[in-house]
Amino acid sequence: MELLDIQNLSVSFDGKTILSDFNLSVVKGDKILIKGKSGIGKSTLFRMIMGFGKHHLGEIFLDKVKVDSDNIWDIRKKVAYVLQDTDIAEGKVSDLVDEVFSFKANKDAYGKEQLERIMSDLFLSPRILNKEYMKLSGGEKQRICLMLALLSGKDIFLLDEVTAELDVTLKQKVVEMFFDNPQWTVLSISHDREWEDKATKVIDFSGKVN
Ligand SMILES: Nc1ncnc2c1ncn2[C@@H]1O[C@H](COP(=O)(O)OP(=O)(O)OP(=O)(O)O)[C@@H](O)[C@H]1O
Repeated sequence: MELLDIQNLSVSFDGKTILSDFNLSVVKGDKILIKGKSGIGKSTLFRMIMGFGKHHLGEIFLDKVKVDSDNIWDIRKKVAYVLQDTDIAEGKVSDLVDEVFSFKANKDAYGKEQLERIMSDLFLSPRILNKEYMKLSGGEKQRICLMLALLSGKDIFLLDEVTAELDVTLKQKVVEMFFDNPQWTVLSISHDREWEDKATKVIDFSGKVN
């Protein structure tokens, strides 16, 4: 059954066509790499799925529900969207973690165990929880954003260049963390070959016909 269905999506900015009659069907559990040269429209696709675009043609369905301004908050609750721009929050890292847990029905010890496991997998020291998020390095912020997405309890992930700032070992680790769970549906925009090696489907925007 299709989880995400994009039908004839067209997007133009200032008279320039970015996406033209773009179609995509995503089934639950798919692991998709989206690649293609800079400025071709990869991030625009994600913004449209998350309902940030106003002037587009075509339709996007998530879980059979058409994405539109009336239900966009329900859509955003289902999808974990992680960006390369990580300057997303103020406060201590622990405050951000508490915020994620506050949205979850299940706040028991499993949450804490899961947090410890994810932090260790991402080579994050427990000390980082007491640090101010905005004072972290680019790679640390990136890993915290990934950790928050992994803790969110969501099972659909849109990942936009999330491994660009990480070393090769961490790139491989992150790909495994997102791609090895058969229940998760993951769309990842990246230039890193680690995603391509494990993806079930590769969409090359450079090869698309406009
Ligand atoms: N809101 C907007 N208004 C005008 N132009 C926009 C807007 N959003 C995106 N664009 C333009 O659309 C094009 C596609 O941008 P997009 O961010 O989707 O590219 P990309 O393929 O993700 O590139 P990169 O790999 O560099 O991140 C770019 O030329 C960009 O300047």
